[in-house]
Amino acid sequence: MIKLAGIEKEYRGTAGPIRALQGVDLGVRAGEIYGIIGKSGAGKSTLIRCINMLEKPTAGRVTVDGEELTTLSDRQLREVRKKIGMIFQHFNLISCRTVLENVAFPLELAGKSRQEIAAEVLPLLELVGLADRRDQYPAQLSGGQKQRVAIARALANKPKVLLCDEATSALDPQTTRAILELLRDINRKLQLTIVLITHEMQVIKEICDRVAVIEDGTIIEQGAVIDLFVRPQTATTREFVRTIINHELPAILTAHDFSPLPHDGSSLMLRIIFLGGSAEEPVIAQIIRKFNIEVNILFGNIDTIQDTLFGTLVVELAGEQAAIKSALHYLQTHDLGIEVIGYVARHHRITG
Ligand SMILES: Nc1ncnc2c1ncn2[C@@H]1O[C@H](COP(=O)(O)OP(=O)(O)OP(=O)(O)O)[C@@H](O)[C@H]1O
Repeated sequence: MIKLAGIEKEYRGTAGPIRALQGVDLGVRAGEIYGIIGKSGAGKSTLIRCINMLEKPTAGRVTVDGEELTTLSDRQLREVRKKIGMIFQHFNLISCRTVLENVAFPLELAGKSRQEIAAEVLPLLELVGLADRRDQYPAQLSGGQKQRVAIARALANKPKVLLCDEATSALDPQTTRAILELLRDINRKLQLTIVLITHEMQVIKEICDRVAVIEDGTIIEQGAVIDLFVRPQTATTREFVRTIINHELPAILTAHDFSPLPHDGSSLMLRIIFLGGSAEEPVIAQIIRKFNIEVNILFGNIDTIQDTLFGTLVVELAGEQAAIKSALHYLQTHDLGIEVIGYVARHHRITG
């Protein structure tokens, strides 16, 4: 649905050019919710604004729904932009217009009749749960309600794509959750493709199907949300994941000297990542029974990412070296993420 190829964006700064985007390639599939996460100044706003050409890339191609926007005239762009709705952190409502009039605004610009507008706006207000507020003004609404109006307005032209520029950053956690649920709901009901930018991993975790991590104007990692949580590849991604799921070992565990190889009487520290169905398999009980080893659970964490169960366990396997090796092999043949932390000498045994 959306393809960005070789996107470069350079701003003219007072101290020289600023390369806000450097060779960004990105593909968003129809009907998915795609998140772009990055720290402040990473280039998120610039990137999302390149998708509807509010910001014109210095180089590269932007294609949306088969149309290459980078080749269009300003007039053609205005037309195409109707198919790309956008919402913002600060809602950008028109304060002297009621809820209904705000949502009607794009339809008025499109030259629709009063009857057509009434017929289209009311279902939109129903969709976002604001039918009873139609005659109120933005100043009379909460932040969450204002964002609902902005969403209804963004949907007025029946777009295929909705761009969300930090849409929940000004909202409290509970309202954030409600707005994210609404976005998920309209994504499913209307088969709307959604691209959002955020600096909060919680937003990615709650509703995104896939995610890209941006740093210094470059995409440093991208993939399915679940993969990013389970196997973050870069320090920045690990930092984002850590705000939600603690992958780090508690300090008491890292105080030990770990060896990559077994030695006499050493025990083995492992991190096991359970995902989906594998979280329900009693593998720990199985390895104790099968290999006659001791398993000490040192650290555990369980969560869900959208509907997928996701757990981390740090365990220590103790016993005969051959039995530990067999147990490790057994775990590695299951559908689990296994990370060998290292072997620790018996007199240093974590739980001994
Ligand atoms: N209009 C502009 N003129 C000059 N430099 C700009 C302009 N807009 C953005 N920049 C610079 O480009 C870089 C990327 O900015 P951008 O706003 O895209 O990042 P961001 O990830 O959205 O940050 P934030 O989360 O703080 O909004 C920054 O160094 C910023 O200072």
